[in-house]
Amino acid sequence: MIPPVIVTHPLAQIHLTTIRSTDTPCGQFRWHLHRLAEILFMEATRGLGTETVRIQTPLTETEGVALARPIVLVPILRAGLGLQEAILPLVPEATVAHVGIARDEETALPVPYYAKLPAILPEADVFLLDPMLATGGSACSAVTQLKAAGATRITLICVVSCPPGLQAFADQHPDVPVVTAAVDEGLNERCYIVPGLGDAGDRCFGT
Ligand SMILES: O=P(O)(O)OC[C@H]1O[C@H](OP(=O)(O)OP(=O)(O)O)[C@H](O)[C@@H]1O
Ligand SMILES: O=c1cc[nH]c(=O)[nH]1
Ligand SMILES: [Mg+2]
Repeated sequence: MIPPVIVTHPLAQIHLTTIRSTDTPCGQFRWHLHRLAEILFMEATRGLGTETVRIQTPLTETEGVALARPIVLVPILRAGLGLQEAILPLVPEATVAHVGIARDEETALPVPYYAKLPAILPEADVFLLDPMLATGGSACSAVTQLKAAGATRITLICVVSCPPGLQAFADQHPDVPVVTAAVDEGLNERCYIVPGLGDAGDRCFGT
């Protein structure tokens, strides 16, 4: 299994601590989740392909860099929207594709219910966004959909992961790197991450 990239930057860990706490209300949860998403995205894009471009400054001509490929952000609805809202301003020209997946509350199996994928997936750098990698079922299902639509360069960004989710994801998609702020202990009997942060969608959107 390719080990996940664990973002240990102190600011990332401080934001993570805040969103884990039950003392953090919805508005604050969202604000700190957004700051953490920015840091995770900076790490996930460290090796992003660029190309040299020539530009004219007010003083002279010089070389700069531009993206080599288009970027596609793919939030898994609904909790992934909490990451996308923060990341899109960093790459305002990115395309946003939506994948809707909800876990069945009884079985914890992923139930896909929506997908709107752009034609540029094959040539794009694709970032799949979801705060939680629990059993890994939702992320696996999303990546399977993205690959079927032609995506070849996919990175998963998740805030909290755990060993069973990482293992299941690596088993199905060993070519997809994972960037995360934490690898937690494991899952409880309802397949929630422990210690985790609870239901990310509910905490982010106040439901
Ligand atoms: O790794 P898994 O076991 O699949 O669990 C993780 C998934 O569960 C949560 O979504 P949820 O089904 O609660 O949907 P929501 O975002 O609409 O709340 C979370 O946002 C992930 O998508
Ligand atoms: O811990 C978990 C597991 C699945 N989904 C969540 O939002 N949290
Ligand atoms: Mg949820």
